[in-house]
Amino acid sequence: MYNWLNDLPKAELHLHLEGSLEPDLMFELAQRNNIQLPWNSVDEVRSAYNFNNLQEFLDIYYQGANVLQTEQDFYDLTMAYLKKCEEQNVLHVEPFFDPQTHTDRGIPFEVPMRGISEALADARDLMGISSGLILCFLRHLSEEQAFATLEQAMPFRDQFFAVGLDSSEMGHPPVKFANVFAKARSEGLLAVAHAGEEGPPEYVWQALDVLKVDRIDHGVRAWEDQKLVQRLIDEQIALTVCPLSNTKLKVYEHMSEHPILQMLEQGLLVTVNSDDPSYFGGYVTENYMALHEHLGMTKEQAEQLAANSFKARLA
Ligand SMILES: Nc1ncnc2[nH]cnc12
Ligand SMILES: [Zn+2]
Repeated sequence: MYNWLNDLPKAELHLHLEGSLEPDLMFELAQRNNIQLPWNSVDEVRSAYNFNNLQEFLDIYYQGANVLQTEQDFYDLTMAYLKKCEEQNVLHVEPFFDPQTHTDRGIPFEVPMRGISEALADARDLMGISSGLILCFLRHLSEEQAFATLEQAMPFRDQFFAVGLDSSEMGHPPVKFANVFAKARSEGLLAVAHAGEEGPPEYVWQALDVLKVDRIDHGVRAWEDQKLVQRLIDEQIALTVCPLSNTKLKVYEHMSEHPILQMLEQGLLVTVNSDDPSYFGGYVTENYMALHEHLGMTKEQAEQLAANSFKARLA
């Protein structure tokens, strides 16, 4: 089944480039840039990847991102992910990056922008992988800071097609970013937002009604609200679901509790994605494989999920 799933043509719509930083590359970049990491070995890093919730993961994820310093570092990070895509027959990607994670520690905005864009262009030319980049605002920071980020990004307007919203969800509802999303949309950008990962269904309603998003990232907690489920079905708004992430961050204690196949059967436009593959134990194929192993996903369901991933693309 693994090989069959791996060969299935797929698109990935929920992937944080900073979350694809494998421990090996983390150590290589730490050495290249003379940066002290709080871990002494690859094994030590891996054993730190035991999370009880989203915040525990984010604390480590932001520490890992400190090794990313130069345009070449961002190119290498992005290209390593794209090589994985090539291995797993992922033909289209819409990755996120978090500019504030880098600009707030003194890295000029153009450094990640240029390194990432160059890798995406090379993958398009050399591997035939199509893509569109999504610029995410960190929701634990202020809307004013998001506005400043959008302004810094505008000289690179042709290198990204949408804005997104990520980081700590609880206590940072979508409505906090109403104005900056309106501004982004007025510039012709599309919009997505993480909502209903740990946060309540209300945050999904807000992402739809206030931010006017074109797609919801995660959205699994929408399943608790049948009226919301019906709205998502009626409008065929896609959910970029990340099964291994949800179990690693204890949204569900075990994969056997994950509702993704029930959501699919009810008519929701759900897709399968890896979120932060180096931290959560697998890329796209491993996420599909987990659904087969723990939920009994059939080949027909896998084909439907893969078809959804192309139907839900925005770029
Ligand atoms: N799963 C996730 N949720 C929110 N913010 C993130 N940043 C990286 N991964 C994330
Ligand atoms: Zn995410």
